[in-house]
Amino acid sequence: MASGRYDLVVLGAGSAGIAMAVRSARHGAKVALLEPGALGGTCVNVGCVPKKAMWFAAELAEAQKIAREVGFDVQPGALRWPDFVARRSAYIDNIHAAYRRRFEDVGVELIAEPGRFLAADRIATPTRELEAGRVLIATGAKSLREPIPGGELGIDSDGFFALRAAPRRVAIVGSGYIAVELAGVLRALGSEVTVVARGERLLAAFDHELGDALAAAMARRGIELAFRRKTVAVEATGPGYLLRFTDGSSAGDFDELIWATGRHAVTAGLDLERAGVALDAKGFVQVDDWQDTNVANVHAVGDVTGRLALTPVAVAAARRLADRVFGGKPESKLDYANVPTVVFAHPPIGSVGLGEEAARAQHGDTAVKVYRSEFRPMLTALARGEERTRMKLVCVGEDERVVGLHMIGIGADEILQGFAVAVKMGARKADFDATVAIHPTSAEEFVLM
Ligand SMILES: Cc1cc2nc3c(=O)[nH]c(=O)nc-3n(C[C@H](O)[C@H](O)[C@H](O)COP(=O)(O)OP(=O)(O)OC[C@H]3O[C@@H](n4cnc5c(N)ncnc54)[C@H](O)[C@@H]3O)c2cc1C
Ligand SMILES: NC(=O)c1ccc[n+]([C@@H]2O[C@H](COP(=O)([O-])OP(=O)(O)OC[C@H]3O[C@@H](n4cnc5c(N)ncnc54)[C@H](O)[C@@H]3O)[C@@H](O)[C@H]2O)c1
Repeated sequence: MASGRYDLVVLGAGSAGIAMAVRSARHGAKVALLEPGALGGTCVNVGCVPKKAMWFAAELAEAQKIAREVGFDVQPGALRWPDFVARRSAYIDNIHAAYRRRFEDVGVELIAEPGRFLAADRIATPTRELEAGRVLIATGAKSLREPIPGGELGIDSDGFFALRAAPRRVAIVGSGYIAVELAGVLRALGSEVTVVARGERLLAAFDHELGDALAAAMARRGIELAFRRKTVAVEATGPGYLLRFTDGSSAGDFDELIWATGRHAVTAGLDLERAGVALDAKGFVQVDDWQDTNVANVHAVGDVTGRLALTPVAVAAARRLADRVFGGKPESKLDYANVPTVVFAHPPIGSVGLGEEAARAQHGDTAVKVYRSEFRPMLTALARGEERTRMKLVCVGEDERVVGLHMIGIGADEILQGFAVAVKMGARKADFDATVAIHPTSAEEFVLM
């Protein structure tokens, strides 16, 4: 059996693993990167990237209707789904090739095999044994399904990316990011969509006005929303599915079923107990603020840790860890506060900082002041559409520090990033007021409230 000694062995070449491997190699570390699957992990292959491609397709489907409404002589056409998937795949293939070039450039050794612990400083693959100065666990997460009768039926987001046509009628169970994003895409591309939520609102972890406004927008697009419906069983009914709920009701005639009910850490088969690495109550690898596990020189970053499951978070945390352990920056670590996020729903949502409810709970009612703006964006008005954009600033204290900034509406996905800089810098409402607007845009409303 081949062997080797490395300063760093990385388990998983997803967003976290690649960032850590490349940055560490740049600092001069000898790095082995283990990945049995496709380079780039979830984000590149079955997450952000193919999802954004499908979101663009859905946007274009909606844009065709708007174009017709405002006077273009066009007949909205259906997507040639297999052709579009071929383009999507070609885009992803280019990313894989770019990664391979980068590994060669910086000297990361890629081993296309899974790794498991023999000890805290020894990793085995099916063909090798590696000695490791440090180990990074970056094995990510997979979708979670309820252990209910029929829970194994249907597909998850991975299965969504294997589709080659819009299902005629689809049920999506869940109410978080993935549920609302896939619902929007499939509806725009022609499916009849029902979202089955066990709670009373969408995106419950966000400022509540966002989830409520999104529910109205989805309903306007013809998406059926079933709230307070906990699925207790699924039955295969010929070619379709029937869902049974706790309240005794049921819904059927779905020819596809998508589970979007959260994700669990990928730790099975890692033999973590051989290294003594501790998990938290939900099965995620426990890390401190420095991405250190309870075992010296074993670190974990990304979805496997159960912290904010976003690609830029995984990348930023991994780079800072590499700078700390190999780059001579002992204070380097990620500040998880005020991370901006976009939900690629239709319309999109952008959000950074605290929602109003969270701000009131944290700072007390009297300290919180909320500014709002609500309007019909110009293109929507031209097309005689009804949809309104909503924006919200959540401010705290006498000096009205902006602790939360939220938007649902056209352009939210691209507008948020710049404002996130302001929030991260601790901007006050007065700083927004002092900034001259860009007209005519939607974004200007943030400085005119
Ligand atoms: C449908 C969907 C859409 C998303 N959209 C967005 C978005 O728009 N924006 C955003 O910021 N985030 C998005 N995310 C979240 C984002 O994809 C994740 O946060 C990110 O991919 C996490 O990266 P990671 O490196 O922690 O894990 P992963 O990317 O999952 O990588 C883990 C890797 O480890 C490998 N592995 C597993 N076991 C072993 C082993 N024993 N040895 C070696 N390797 C192993 C796996 O094969 C995998 O490649 C989305 C997620 C999903 C599911
Ligand atoms: N645009 C983006 O950045 C983006 C997109 C997709 C995913 N992601 C990341 O991936 C993570 C995973 O996405 P997700 O949508 O799976 O998780 P999520 O945590 O956003 O949502 C899970 C949802 O499932 C619901 N749920 C859980 N168990 C259920 C059950 N038994 N029945 C019905 N509903 C149930 C929860 O109430 C919650 O609404 C996200 O938290 C996010 O960090 C990000």
